[in-house]
Amino acid sequence: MASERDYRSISPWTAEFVDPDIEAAFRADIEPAWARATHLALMVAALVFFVFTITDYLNMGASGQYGIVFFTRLAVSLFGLAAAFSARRFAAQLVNGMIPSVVVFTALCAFVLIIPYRPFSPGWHGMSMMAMLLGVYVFVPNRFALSIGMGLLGTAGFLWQVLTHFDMAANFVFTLLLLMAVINLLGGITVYRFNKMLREQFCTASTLREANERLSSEISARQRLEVELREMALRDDLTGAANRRQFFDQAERELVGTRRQGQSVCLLLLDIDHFRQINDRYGHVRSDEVLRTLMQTSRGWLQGTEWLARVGGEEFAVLLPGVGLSDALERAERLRQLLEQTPVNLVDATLYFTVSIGVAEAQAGDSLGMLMRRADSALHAAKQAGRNRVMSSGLVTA
Ligand SMILES: Nc1nc2c(ncn2[C@@H]2O[C@H](COP(=O)(O)OP(=O)(O)OP(=O)(O)O)[C@@H](O)[C@H]2O)c(=O)[nH]1
Repeated sequence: MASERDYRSISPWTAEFVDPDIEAAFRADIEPAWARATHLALMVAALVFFVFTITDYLNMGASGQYGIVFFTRLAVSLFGLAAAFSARRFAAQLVNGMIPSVVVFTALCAFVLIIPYRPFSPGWHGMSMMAMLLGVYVFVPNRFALSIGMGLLGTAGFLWQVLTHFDMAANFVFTLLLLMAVINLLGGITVYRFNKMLREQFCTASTLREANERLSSEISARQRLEVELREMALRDDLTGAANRRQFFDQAERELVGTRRQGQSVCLLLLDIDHFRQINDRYGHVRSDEVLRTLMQTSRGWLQGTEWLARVGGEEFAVLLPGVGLSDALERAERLRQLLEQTPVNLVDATLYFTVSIGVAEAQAGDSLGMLMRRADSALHAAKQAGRNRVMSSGLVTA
């Protein structure tokens, strides 16, 4: 993407962008509106050019010469109409000035060539030529160099024709020359200013657009960062499990929602047995692998939308919505067995660990805190009973 300084580089000679890429971007930008406007302009021009067959007829009558003039005008008008209808299809040739220039050039040639056949005075021809020059500057509006080139070429052709076919006094020739020069000058200045203004507007719009794009990409980056930060605030770094904060936030809502639907809810509190000894033996850092292994293994055991949270150093919790106590005990037992059989692979050793699990079923009116307390006392009971087992109030399964 070009910088703001490049955008400002408009050639003083052509009133176009010095950088060809920016000029191309500008033309692409104006293309749709340009195609619509040129379609209309070329149609109007073709009809206007043809309408003058009426004045030709009134002045020439149905002569052979009129026939030449009529068919020349007809051919140019049809060509103009064809160009008008192809304008949208060939939009690129339209904005680079090719299509309007060819049409205008054809009309100018035809106009200059039929001068000898039209029985008007040089002054009358001069007026018509002024109208033609207006057309040049109106119909090739986005390329200053093309407009001025066409205008000067047409003027030269016109002067050559009138000087060849008419005998004019020097003062009349001088006046005609001056008029042609003035109209070319005015047309040229208008097109130059118009071209420059269009490109300056494009600069402003592009600068604004880029600033907007920068702003929206900054906003999206911030939003992404916010999401990441929120996630980080709710996740446990070590295991990737939900952390205590998220557990209390979400489990409370799930508990209320499930109970409102009249379904049972159970809570599992799971604690690694003798983790202090594991730490003492393998070191804190290597023992972290036990926590990760626990998380990975439990992931495969979770069902549906269930999720596991790390609620303490070596303590995890799972809420089981829609699950009654006996099913919860069965599932907890399955998890205990799974973890017991899962090796923890360290670089230089493999170890096994066990967990104790306390299970509690939510009673009517239970808050999450109350449910946690009951699960915790079941867990405590499991530890007291020798660890590596699942317990609920008064129930032991292993
Ligand atoms: N490696 C590691 N250890 C942790 C982490 N968080 C807590 N611990 C350790 O977990 C151990 C918990 O010890 P205790 O509460 O005495 O429990 P325990 O040794 O597992 O014994 P029981 O729970 O009674 O079976 C302590 O040694 C803590 O340092 C952790 O993130 N990583």
